[in-house]
Amino acid sequence: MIKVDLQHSGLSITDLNEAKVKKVHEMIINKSGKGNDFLGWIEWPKTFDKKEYEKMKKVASSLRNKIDVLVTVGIGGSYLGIRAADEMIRGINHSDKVQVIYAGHTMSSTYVSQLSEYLKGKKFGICVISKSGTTTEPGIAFRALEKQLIDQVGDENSKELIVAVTDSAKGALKTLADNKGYPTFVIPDDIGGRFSVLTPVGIFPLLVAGVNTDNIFAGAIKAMDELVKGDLSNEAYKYAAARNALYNQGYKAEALVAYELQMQYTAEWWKQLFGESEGKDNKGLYPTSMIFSTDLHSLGQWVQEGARNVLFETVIKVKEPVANMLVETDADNYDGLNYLAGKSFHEINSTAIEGVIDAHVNTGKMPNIVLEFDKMDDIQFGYLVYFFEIAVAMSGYLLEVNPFDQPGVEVYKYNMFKLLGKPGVK
Ligand SMILES: O=P(O)(O)OC[C@H]1O[C@](O)(CO)[C@@H](O)[C@@H]1O
Repeated sequence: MIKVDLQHSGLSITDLNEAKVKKVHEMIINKSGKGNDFLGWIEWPKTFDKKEYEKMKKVASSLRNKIDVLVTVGIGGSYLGIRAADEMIRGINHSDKVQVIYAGHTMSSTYVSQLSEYLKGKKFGICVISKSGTTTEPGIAFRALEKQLIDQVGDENSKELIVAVTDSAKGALKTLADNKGYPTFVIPDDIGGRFSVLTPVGIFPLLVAGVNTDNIFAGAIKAMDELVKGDLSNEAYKYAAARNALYNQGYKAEALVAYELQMQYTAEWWKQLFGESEGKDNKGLYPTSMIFSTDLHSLGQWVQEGARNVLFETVIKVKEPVANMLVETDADNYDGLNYLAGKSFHEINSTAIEGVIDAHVNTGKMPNIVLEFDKMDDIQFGYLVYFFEIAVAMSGYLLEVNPFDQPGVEVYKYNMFKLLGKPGVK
């Protein structure tokens, strides 16, 4: 479901440190490396609590019947994976009954008040997600939206329209939900935020959206079964080792490039996964992303002719479209495009990939790793989540950092609490 092609990367398999890959693999499976208390995601697709899953399905289906809009409130790992899955699987301009929209990822008063205006008179529900329960952004957004919902439907009805996903026992959100009688689902202790999309964090909202989450798990299980080998025949490790080799050659940044607009948030999710996992101890590739063709007409100039030996691209090539469309013949042909008549948009997009790789690699001297995906569906989504999670574990350990913490994020939080006068913070 994901094949790694290194022919445009300037690397050969002998440039990859297979001996170290083998050692790190042992560390991952024996859970003996740094941050090993956050490796719960490794077996999760097979071991998650099936009873809780059935309960989630029931609560989600009842909520789905009552609402037209689901607002998920969360940030980082409690936000990006949901949006990545929803946009990749259902598309952006879908006409499904339930629309998913997002809050808690911004403190812009303009955004929050415009969202609140939009929700006036709408049948909406809220899924509030926070592992810690103390993150300010989702906290203040939830406070505003919860009050709006209660004002719109009344105290009793609101209890059927609000669900919390949080820690099993501790934290402000757990206490709040229990006291107010909102159903709660659990984010396991041993799975960090950015690895949590296959837990209730992602699965509950996606069930409300009507996504086939059984298929997401099937995709993740397929990845688990295929990506177990402790050498470079493991495609996820091949990708990790290749990006590590380019980092060791002096490259500073990796751009994940997709030619599918619906994958914009897959790239955003990937940025958090790699950025928080590797950017520490003054090390790590800077993860960025581009969506082509959009960015071919903005950043494309820089990629072709800007500073060299800084950035490399990792290009996602989707083999099969979920839906296809043909360019039709036009009798007048004023636009001169009849030479494309009969070709599909996908064929033209795929030809662009070949042309762009040639331009960037051969003329622009920009290394490209190519990841071949089958298609943008639920199974592929589950597969890609597991693929990148196991890849970042390998990649982080190859870099000799702890891939499972994010101490740097706390610095801004502390400063903000101090400036805002949070009790107990000096
Ligand atoms: O779910 P929480 O605890 O609100 O945290 C949200 C995000 O904040 C972080 O802790 C730091 O960005 C992430 O790891 C996490 O995804």
